[in-house]
Amino acid sequence: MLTIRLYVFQRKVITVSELIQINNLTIKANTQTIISNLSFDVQPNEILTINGPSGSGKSTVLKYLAQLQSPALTTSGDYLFKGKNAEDIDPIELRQNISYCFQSPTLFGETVRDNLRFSYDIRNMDFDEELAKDLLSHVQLSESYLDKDITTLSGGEKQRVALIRNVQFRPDILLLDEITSALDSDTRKIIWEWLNQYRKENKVTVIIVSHIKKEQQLADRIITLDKIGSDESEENHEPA
Ligand SMILES: Nc1ncnc2c1ncn2[C@@H]1O[C@H](COP(=O)(O)OP(=O)(O)OP(=O)(O)O)[C@@H](O)[C@H]1O
Repeated sequence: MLTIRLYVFQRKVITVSELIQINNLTIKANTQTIISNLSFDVQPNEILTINGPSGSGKSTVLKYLAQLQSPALTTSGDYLFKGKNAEDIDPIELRQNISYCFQSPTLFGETVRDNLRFSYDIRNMDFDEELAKDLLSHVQLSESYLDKDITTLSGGEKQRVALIRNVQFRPDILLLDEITSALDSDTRKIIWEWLNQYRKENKVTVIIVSHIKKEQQLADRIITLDKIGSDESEENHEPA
């Protein structure tokens, strides 16, 4: 008689509640310490704000999270993304999941369309023109902007094109570094209302660096950086 033995291996299920865990992060430029022993986590779907005086390292931390820091900087500490060591993740994959929006973005190609289409091209996908027009309307730009020459765009228009370039493939985490600094307060308000809606609907975690109080107040949690070796009397410029 044939006996069949069934071996059932129980799979160990590892649940990672934090999207990001940073432990004892230190960032240095030669002898200058920019960030010293910083530890924090990022939870799914939250809005986190990184505050601190000018030069305290806010942008440096955001760039580090997207692994876009300058090669001139040395870093130490642990960086886990979804429980995996960030250094072991393909940098392109990491940046598709963690998307960094610059205050002064670099646009490429000739037109706005070139900038939006690029992400489709690298994925071998057809450009979704309807989605692009919809996103343009959410950032208060008409669909005619698709064929605008990028050299004719204002700073605020460039910021908005870069923003929708970053959101169109729904990253897990959106890092927003002073992204409305060149916008008037009405446009800024409209864009934030949309962004807030967008992030809730798409379950996108947002990390904000901003000098604008109203944007800082959107946060569920705030991380405040101290300026290392800063002069206590230094002025912190904050527009109302
Ligand atoms: N590649 C680099 N090489 C040398 N120093 C750097 C480099 N990148 C950043 N720093 C230094 O690190 C410090 C923090 O810069 P960072 O731009 O992160 O500050 P911040 O808090 O974002 O400032 P701000 O609010 O003015 O934008 C600054 O003193 C800056 O000169």
